[in-house]
Amino acid sequence: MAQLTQQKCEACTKDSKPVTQEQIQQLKPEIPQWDLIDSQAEARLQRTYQFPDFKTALDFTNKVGNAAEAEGHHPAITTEYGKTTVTWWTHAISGLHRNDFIMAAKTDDIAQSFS
Ligand SMILES: C[C@H](O)[C@H](O)[C@H]1CNC2=NC(N)=NC(=O)C2=N1
Repeated sequence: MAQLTQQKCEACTKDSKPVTQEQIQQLKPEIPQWDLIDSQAEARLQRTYQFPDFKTALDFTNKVGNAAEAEGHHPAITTEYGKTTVTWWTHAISGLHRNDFIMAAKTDDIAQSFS
C-alpha cells in the first residue's frame, strides 16, 4: 500500500466503514505525533503545531484548508498566536475513517514546509 500522503480520500456516507482497532494499530505509526482522542464520544485525531507567530499559524491553516477542499474532507482547525490545532474525524460516521489518517499525514507534510 502506498504511503498515506500519496493516497486520496474517498467520498464518505453514513454507510462508510470506520477503521477497525487493527487498522488503527497499523496506521497510527505513520502519524506518530497525532493523538487519538475522544471528543463528544467520538474518536478523533488531533495535533497541535507550533509556529513563531499568528501569521504563520494562519498561513498553515489556509494551506490545510486548501488541502481539505481538494480532498473533500474537512477538519476542525483552531488558529491561535503561535499555534494551530487540527482535528480530523469523519462526520458521516461520527468516528474515524481511513480518510482521517490520510489527511493527518498530508497535514504533517504541509507542516514540514513550514519548518
Ligand atoms: C458531500 C461531502 O463529500 C460530505 O459532506 C463530506 C464533506 N467533508 C467531510 N469532512 C469530514 N471530516 N467528514 C465528513 O463526513 C465529510 N463529508
